[in-house]
Amino acid sequence: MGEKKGFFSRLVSGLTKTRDNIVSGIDAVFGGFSQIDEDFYEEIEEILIMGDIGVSATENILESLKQKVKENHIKKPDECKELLIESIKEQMQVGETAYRFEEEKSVVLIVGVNGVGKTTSVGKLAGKLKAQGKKVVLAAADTFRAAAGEQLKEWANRAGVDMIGGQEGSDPAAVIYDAVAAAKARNADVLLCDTAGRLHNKKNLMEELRKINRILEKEYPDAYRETLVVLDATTGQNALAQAKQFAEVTDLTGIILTKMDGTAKGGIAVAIQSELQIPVKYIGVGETIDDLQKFDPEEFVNALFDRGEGAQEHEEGEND
Ligand SMILES: Nc1nc2c(ncn2[C@@H]2O[C@H](COP(=O)(O)OP(=O)(O)OP(=O)(O)O)[C@@H](O)[C@H]2O)c(=O)[nH]1
Repeated sequence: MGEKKGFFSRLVSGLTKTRDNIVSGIDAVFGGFSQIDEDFYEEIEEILIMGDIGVSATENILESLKQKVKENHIKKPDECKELLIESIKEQMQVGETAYRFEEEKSVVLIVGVNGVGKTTSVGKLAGKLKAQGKKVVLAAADTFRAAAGEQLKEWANRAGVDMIGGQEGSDPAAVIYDAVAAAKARNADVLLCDTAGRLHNKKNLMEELRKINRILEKEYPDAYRETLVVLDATTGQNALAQAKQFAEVTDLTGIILTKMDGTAKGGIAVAIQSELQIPVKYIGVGETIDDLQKFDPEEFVNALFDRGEGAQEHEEGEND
């Protein structure tokens, strides 16, 4: 319980900037209007869009809110806050988010452009899996940036896991090939691969990922596969655009949204789930291993609106 509380309060404090941005604005609107009219809805719309919830998700949220207000015969603005919270949660529904790679032998490919926090996230995830008692092998297959391999090596040491590759300029596909051999030889539970991140040459990126996927299919067919894209929440709508571009070149199974602590644009999590229908599986709310947390939309919206008690009752079982 204490641990859960710690988890939730870390999430709440990690989201301070977004909360200040969205929720205080919304509270001001709820307090400042005496009736529900078009101006009231427009103010809410503006706040949601400013909070990077995105035009399309915002439109859906408002539509749902208006419907609920009508159905429930609500007349006073402050009575529809709960309905707004419900409408935001609805927009984030993407079905149950599964973490199958924690349950069976698997390969997790991590993609994302440089600078978004990819290496850090791979390191944090390795640490989390290791702490669950899993045997983890890291593949340093983002061989483009000079210091990337060294940086990943530091994380591997910190997490106490093995790392394959890391030499600048080596062929990413060859690194994956070696890493699969190592994962098999060491009977690894999870092979975690830090892979390509260059979007400016989409054709090359696509080719590189295709090559990696072919090797995995051929050499490691019985491993469960997952591809997560790392996005930097501080870039707001750019993060959404990047996710769309990666989704065009590979089948994404989830998202890691980093630097949620450093941004007022955390609403991007709503936009991403709503528009892409790809689950955000983890969020980064700081720089330590514990600051990579599993993402639960319900809990996220509760944390945004300070619905602490409800969230603590919520079964999360995830402080690993
Ligand atoms: N506050 C905060 N900082 C983060 C988070 N995730 C990563 N960072 C920081 O962001 C910076 C960039 O992270 P990296 O992991 O080096 O970025 P990268 O995407 O791997 O970059 P490349 O190695 O060039 O691919 C580092 O200073 C990290 O500590 C987060 O969730 N919150």
